[in-house]
Amino acid sequence: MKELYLFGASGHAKVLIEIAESTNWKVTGLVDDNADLKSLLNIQIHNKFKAKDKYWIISIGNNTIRKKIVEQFGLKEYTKLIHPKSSLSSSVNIDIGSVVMAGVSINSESKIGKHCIINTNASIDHDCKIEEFVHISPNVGIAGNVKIGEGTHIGIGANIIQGIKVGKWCTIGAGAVIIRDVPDGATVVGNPGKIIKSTIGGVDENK
Ligand SMILES: CC(=O)SCCNC(=O)CCNC(=O)[C@H](O)C(C)(C)COP(=O)(O)OP(=O)(O)OC[C@H]1O[C@@H](n2cnc3c(N)ncnc32)[C@H](O)[C@@H]1OP(=O)(O)O
Repeated sequence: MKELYLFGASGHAKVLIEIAESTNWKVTGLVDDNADLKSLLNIQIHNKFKAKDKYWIISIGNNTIRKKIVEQFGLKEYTKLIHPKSSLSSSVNIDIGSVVMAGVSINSESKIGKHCIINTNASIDHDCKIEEFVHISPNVGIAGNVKIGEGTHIGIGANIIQGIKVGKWCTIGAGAVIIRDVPDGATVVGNPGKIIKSTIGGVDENK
């Protein structure tokens, strides 16, 4: 059994611990910078880690924070976690640091970048390209040939039709239906999806 370290003792980490336990991993290190946190699912939480510790996943749901931790800590040995009850085509590529939850389907030649979360029951069809630090929430439906830019969060139950390009660091609201390309930094809600705000370069243009 291989030893896995998780950074971030969140609800998301609980799901990852259970995926690890149902595969070939044992979570031997759980790290969080909140000194008040003591344990999660009976695993002790530490506030420090040793540089030699190997095989990490950043177990934080927020895409921006996950990216900051990867940049700050430079933990090099990442792995990926794939729930045994997910269905992935043999031509799918999942990069390091990414996690795939129960019930997920990913079809032919789709690519998932580094440090992504593909959450419970999401469906990603053929030839999609999901860039790094993306979170695809539970029950999202993504048709063929869709591109999702770095850091974007697709909200729970959203659907995206075929061939769409969603930009970087966008937020797609829960239940939205995306039928047109989405520019970088946009927040889109509703059916059909409409832009309600935009943050380009970290500035919310609506404020
Ligand atoms: C395992 C897990 O837990 S995974 C986590 C899954 N989480 C999600 O999917 C969360 C997705 N988040 C959302 O849908 C949020 O509502 C967001 C990000 C789209 C918007 O949040 P905020 O920026 O706080 O916007 P706010 O709540 O102020 O709403 C702004 C307007 O958009 C509307 N709106 C917000 N979300 C939605 C939505 N999903 N669909 C339709 N309209 C919406 C609001 O009604 C409001 O309209 P109004 O101005 O006419 O009153």
